[in-house]
Amino acid sequence: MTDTNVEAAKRAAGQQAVADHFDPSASYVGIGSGTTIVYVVEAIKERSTNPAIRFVPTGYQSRQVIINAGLTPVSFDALPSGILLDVAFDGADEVDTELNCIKGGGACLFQEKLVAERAKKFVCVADYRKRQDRLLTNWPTIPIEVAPLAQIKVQDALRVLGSTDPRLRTTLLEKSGPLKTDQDFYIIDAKFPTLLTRKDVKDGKGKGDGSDGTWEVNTIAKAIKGLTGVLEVGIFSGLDGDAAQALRAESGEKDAVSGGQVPVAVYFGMQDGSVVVRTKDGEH
Ligand SMILES: O=C[C@H](O)[C@H](O)[C@H](O)COP(=O)(O)O
Repeated sequence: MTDTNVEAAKRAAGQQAVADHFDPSASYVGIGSGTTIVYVVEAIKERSTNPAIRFVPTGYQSRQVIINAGLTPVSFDALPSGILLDVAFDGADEVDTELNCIKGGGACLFQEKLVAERAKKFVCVADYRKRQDRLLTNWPTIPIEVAPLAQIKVQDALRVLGSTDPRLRTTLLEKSGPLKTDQDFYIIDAKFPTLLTRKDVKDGKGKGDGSDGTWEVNTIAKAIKGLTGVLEVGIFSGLDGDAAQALRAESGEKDAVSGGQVPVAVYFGMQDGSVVVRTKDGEH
């Protein structure tokens, strides 16, 4: 499989996700980070001539993609209180059958989570390599954004939780030192065994609380997020879904369907040119 096929798969997924979820009369649209989101913006650009739409970026690269497409960015912290985004699109590094995602492969996760939770609908777009039954199947590590001062302390705590090799991410030119996020924080990539879904725990495949060496997605996300020094963890799961739903209820949104960090749909571009759509009801 060549890179050209992977790029074609990303483009096909982006086109279909936008056709299904982008409304040209929207007011606010969230735009995530990475290489796949570029195709989402391309598809939006093909459809929208509405200059009133404001696009909310999730970091520096995302903002550049919006500007380069001739669209208008608005910063997350400039959004009026109580306003929800009509939809947020983003990429993912891996997705499980319960639609939990790993994100942060490109060092963006904190702003992505803010934007996803603020959207009525969060939609993910990815290629076939990201389509798995469980997290940490093909993607090797959980990206975690930490305060530089707490780096070593957090690495130690991750080892206690069972991570075999929590590594500080460096720049491509390793001699330049640690990679810095948009918040000027560090990223630790923590290796853990493949994560269980909620269903796996119900089916007795493991306790999922770390006591037998197995972790369920939401449980490990909560454990890592609870470490002092951690800004955010690159697991998008049901963790804050209740809070997000409460925010939507407060704003009187009737059509709110997102579970917060968990996408309502994930579009996977496949090797044969087709697109598989995964929702909580299965795949089609
Ligand atoms: O840090 C980066 C973001 O979470 C990306 O959305 C994720 O890594 C997927 O990126 P790509 O579309 O390049 O595979």
